[in-house]
Amino acid sequence: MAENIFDVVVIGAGPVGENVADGVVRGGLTAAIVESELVGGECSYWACMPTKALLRDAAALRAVRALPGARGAVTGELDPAAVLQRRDAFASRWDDEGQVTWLRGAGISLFRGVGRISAARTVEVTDADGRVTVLEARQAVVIATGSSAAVPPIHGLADAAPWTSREAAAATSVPERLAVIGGGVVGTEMATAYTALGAQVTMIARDGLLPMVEPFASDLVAETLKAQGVALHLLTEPEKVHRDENGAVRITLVDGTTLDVDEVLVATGRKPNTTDLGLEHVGLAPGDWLHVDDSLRVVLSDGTPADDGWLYAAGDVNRRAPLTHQGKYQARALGDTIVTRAGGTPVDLAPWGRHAATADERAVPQVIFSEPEIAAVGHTAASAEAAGLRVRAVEYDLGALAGSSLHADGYTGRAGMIVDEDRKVLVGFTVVGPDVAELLHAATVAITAEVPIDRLWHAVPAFPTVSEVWLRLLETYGRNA
Ligand SMILES: Cc1cc2nc3c(=O)[nH]c(=O)nc-3n(C[C@H](O)[C@H](O)[C@H](O)COP(=O)(O)OP(=O)(O)OC[C@H]3O[C@@H](n4cnc5c(N)ncnc54)[C@H](O)[C@@H]3O)c2cc1C
Ligand SMILES: NC(=O)c1ccc[n+]([C@@H]2O[C@H](COP(=O)([O-])OP(=O)(O)OC[C@H]3O[C@@H](n4cnc5c(N)ncnc54)[C@H](O)[C@@H]3O)[C@@H](O)[C@H]2O)c1
Repeated sequence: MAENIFDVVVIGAGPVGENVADGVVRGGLTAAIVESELVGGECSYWACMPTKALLRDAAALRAVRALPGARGAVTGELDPAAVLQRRDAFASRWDDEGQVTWLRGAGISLFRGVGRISAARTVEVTDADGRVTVLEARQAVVIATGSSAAVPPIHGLADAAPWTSREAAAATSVPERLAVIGGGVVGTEMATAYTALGAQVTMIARDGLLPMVEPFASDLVAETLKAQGVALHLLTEPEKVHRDENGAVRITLVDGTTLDVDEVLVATGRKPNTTDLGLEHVGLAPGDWLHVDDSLRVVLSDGTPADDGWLYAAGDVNRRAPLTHQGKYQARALGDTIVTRAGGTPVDLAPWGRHAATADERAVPQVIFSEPEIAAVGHTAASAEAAGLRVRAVEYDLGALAGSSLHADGYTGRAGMIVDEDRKVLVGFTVVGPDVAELLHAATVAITAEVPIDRLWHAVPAFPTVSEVWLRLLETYGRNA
């Protein structure tokens, strides 16, 4: 057993853990990071990067086919083998050498193995050969262990060797018939990708397609998936699943419908990677999501800090906003918090303060790379109402803009904004349509800066761009409203 003492020990080298460690080292502290699989985490190898690579070629092809002069220049069909090959490159061929080099350059010490809390400020790392290294943290231990696909207890499902998002992201061939259980972001993006790659896709979405976005956005994506030949089974769920000796899978839905497919992808949400982390040593239950206070310090169910406050959690594992960019935002705040507290200075946790991850509650941007894309930030009309805000929602037809009709023939899309009527500021924005992802940041800035609606009239969108939708939304809202 070797002993190592650092200011900070981070468990999990995904995008969030890497950024916390980098932040504290930049602030003059020492940091160790523990990783049991690949440095870079889920996002780099089995989530954001490879899945977006699976979607990109089809999106480019559709964009060209929407223009009569360009259409004729594209003579063939999508080449799935080439798409999978390019995907391999975007997953760094599941080799983390590049990220390990980055860690080294950043002055962070890497320990490979499974990290477990064994006592206060102490992490034991067990490597693949069973060797144990003990790490001690003078200032803080940070849990950034992320999440994994949750497989629901559907009869026969676990025995049918289903795909999770990992297998869908890293597949080496395209199944002829693919069933997707779950109509959330993973299910919708992977149904879009695999349809374009040539699979016959069936979706089973218990709570409808993309239930968390504005209905005008999810409806357009559902219509498009249907038009592309995806069979949608909404508001129902599987009762049982069986894979036979020839490898074929039969899914029986609760309404008695049977579906015969070659592979089944489970995309029904995530569970926290906290089962084997030694949480029992700090009074927490293994397998639970971690609750944190405003400084991302792990708290017990009564809201008091776990142990004497040396334990923090960031990223997917605290469930605040399980997205890479939002986890990295938490990581920047947390790195700064740990450095500031180590220096004996108070932290600024006021809303929008330097150390507060306020955007987690007010302005989480997300792009869903469906066909067409959905980009959203802040509240939907439904979530604003549930939060007790007095809001007004307005919508506008994106296809009616000069910019969008120039962008593609037959451009179909819609945008909506949610205005807090008491404060007269934007609290939500959603847009659906081809290539709308890059429209999102303007809305994120408007919401975080709490720009008064009156001032937004002075933010003039260039003509002829799709951003002109901002002006049309304001006109629909009314200048004297
Ligand atoms: C299919 C899919 C697509 C996605 N696409 C997007 C997208 O386009 N954009 C976006 O913003 N988000 C996307 N997400 C979400 C994104 O992947 C996560 O929010 C992000 O990876 C979270 O980062 P993290 O560092 O918290 O956790 P992770 O990336 O999960 O990293 C955690 C790391 O901790 C390690 N670890 C776990 N337990 C231990 C232990 N005991 N000891 C040592 N190491 C341990 C793991 O091996 C892993 O490397 C997607 C998710 C999925 C599933
Ligand atoms: N582009 C992106 O930003 C991106 C892409 C992929 C994933 N992610 C993130 O990854 C996380 C996980 O995504 P996800 O899609 O797995 O989870 P999710 O929670 O978004 O969706 C899961 C869906 O499965 C449905 N479901 C649950 N149990 C079911 C059952 N038994 N039968 C049928 N349907 C069932 C639920 O109704 C829900 O709509 C999310 O936080 C998401 O934001 C982000």
